[in-house]
Amino acid sequence: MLEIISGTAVKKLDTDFIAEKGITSHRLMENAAQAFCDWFESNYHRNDKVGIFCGPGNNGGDGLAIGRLLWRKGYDVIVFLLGEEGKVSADCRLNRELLPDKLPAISMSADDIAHMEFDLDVVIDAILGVGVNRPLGGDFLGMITKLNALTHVSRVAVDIPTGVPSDECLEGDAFKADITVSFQYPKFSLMFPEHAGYVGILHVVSIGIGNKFMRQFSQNKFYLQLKDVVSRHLNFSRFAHKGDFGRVLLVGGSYGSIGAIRMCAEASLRTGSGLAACLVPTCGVQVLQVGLPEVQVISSNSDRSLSLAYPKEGLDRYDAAGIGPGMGTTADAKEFLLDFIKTFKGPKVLDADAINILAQDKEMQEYLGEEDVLTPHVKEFERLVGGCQNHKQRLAKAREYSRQYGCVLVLKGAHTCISFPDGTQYFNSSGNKHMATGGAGDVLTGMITSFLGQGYGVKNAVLCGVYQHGLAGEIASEDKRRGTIASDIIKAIPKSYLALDVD
Ligand SMILES: NC(=O)C1=CN([C@@H]2O[C@H](COP(=O)(O)OP(=O)(O)OC[C@H]3O[C@@H](n4cnc5c(N)ncnc54)[C@H](OP(=O)(O)O)[C@@H]3O)[C@@H](O)[C@H]2O)[C@@H](O)CC1
Ligand SMILES: Nc1ncnc2c1ncn2[C@@H]1O[C@H](COP(=O)(O)OP(=O)(O)O)[C@@H](O)[C@H]1O
Ligand SMILES: [K+]
Repeated sequence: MLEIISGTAVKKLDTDFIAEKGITSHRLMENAAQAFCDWFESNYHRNDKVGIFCGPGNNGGDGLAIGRLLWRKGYDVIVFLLGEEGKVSADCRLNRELLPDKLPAISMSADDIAHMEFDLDVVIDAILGVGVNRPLGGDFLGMITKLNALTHVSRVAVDIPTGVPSDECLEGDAFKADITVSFQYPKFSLMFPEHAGYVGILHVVSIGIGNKFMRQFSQNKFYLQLKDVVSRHLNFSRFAHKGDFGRVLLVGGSYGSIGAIRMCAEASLRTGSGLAACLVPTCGVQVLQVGLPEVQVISSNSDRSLSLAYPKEGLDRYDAAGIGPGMGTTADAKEFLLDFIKTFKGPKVLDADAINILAQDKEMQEYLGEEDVLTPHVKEFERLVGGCQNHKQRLAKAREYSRQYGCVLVLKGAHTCISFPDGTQYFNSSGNKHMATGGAGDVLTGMITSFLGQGYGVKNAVLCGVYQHGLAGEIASEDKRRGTIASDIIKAIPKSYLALDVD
């Protein structure tokens, strides 16, 4: 699995790798440039006018090597050189010398930056990479302000957008990329929602530094990709019966919010549960029986909200439970939740209003165990732990919460972060903005609960659930874009199994 290491470790990573492999730093830079160009070629036409803006450090060196390689491939390239002569790094200088004579290269003075007009289709930002150590000012700020204002261009950042620090939140301004192509591993800060407008779509390309090598720099942060989940799936035999695929109980709903628990249950079934039952207030019974004939429906014996009157016998039939979607936070629902989490002994996922109730009634957190999973979005999370200054602090608090309560914490968002009690954190790579639609979280709860019920064990259930949920979202939105709704994500779950090649 891909490690996410600190940007400040890159220099050491670089030197150690070069020493171990007996290659030059120039060779590694060439690998990086080649990896970028391979990606670039499959996305841009040869007649696109490409401007590459190269700073004085190794990020600039990458840009120069990229310029040379693209020019050789027949692209219409122009290179712009920035930065003080005295600061040009050795590999950057070597790549300046290797520029073909016929490739246009312009040294940008402060005056040029202020007045030059650009006629480009693609802007490649190789001004600064992970070496940025202070907010941008002067010429570099002038340059990125100008590049950010260009219209009708595609903006691509090399490794990280210029100005964005690799491990911290941005202060000031930075290059606003449509696409960021990051080398070897995504930089930590590319996971922060604060940087969404700067990073754009993230691609990670390998430059040949193996995972084994990266591990010595491990910070217990990982980037979760398709190849990491396939082998985590269980195989079921030709003779499997519905009990083998697990019985799950989905608990929630209240008057006006029965749809949430319905979506949750349907997602469990589509993920493969052998049997799904819903425990809902009486007002939801008929709705569910008619709307989703595959589920069994249990009434809580209370009309509009779950309450203590629910039937307690037979709960041990269920292999896992998902609790919270549409549940509400009435006094009845609170009493219910406390009783339910004391009574139900199996693994469980707590979502939505179950988390909101935990946040109000903190003692309940003591009942959380190592097989339990909390799936808050950012607001729900802050109700639990208090306000956070930025996402970096939020991620630190998520790690701490999981350690303290011994449960798994899934902090949902564009790069959902899964924290385990041992301190490891996994950042999801799948999914897209079209999943930002009401009910998408209920679908996730149903999917994780289903894997828990299928006997995946909590770690594999959560990693498989989070990744596959994003994958189903990508598939659902392929032909629907912003017209995607949560039910479409459920319908795409079967196809996500095809994409994973899981039986
Ligand atoms: N192992 C890998 O993964 C590989 C990494 N590779 C590449 O190397 C990149 C890192 O290169 P790097 O370390 O040379 O740093 P880089 O970002 O070019 O900047 C350094 C320069 O910026 C300056 N400076 C800093 N802040 C500033 C500011 N605000 N405003 C103005 N100036 C500022 C600083 O000078 P200072 O003023 O601090 O003395 C210095 O001159 C990495 O992102 C990737 O692209 C690949 O080649 C292959 C292998
Ligand atoms: N921009 C995005 N990129 C990837 N996934 C997203 C994005 N926006 C939302 N999601 C996913 O959609 C789900 C939304 O969940 P949530 O906020 O709980 O919605 P709801 O409460 O309406 O069910 C989460 O799993 C989240 O990770
Ligand atoms: K850059």
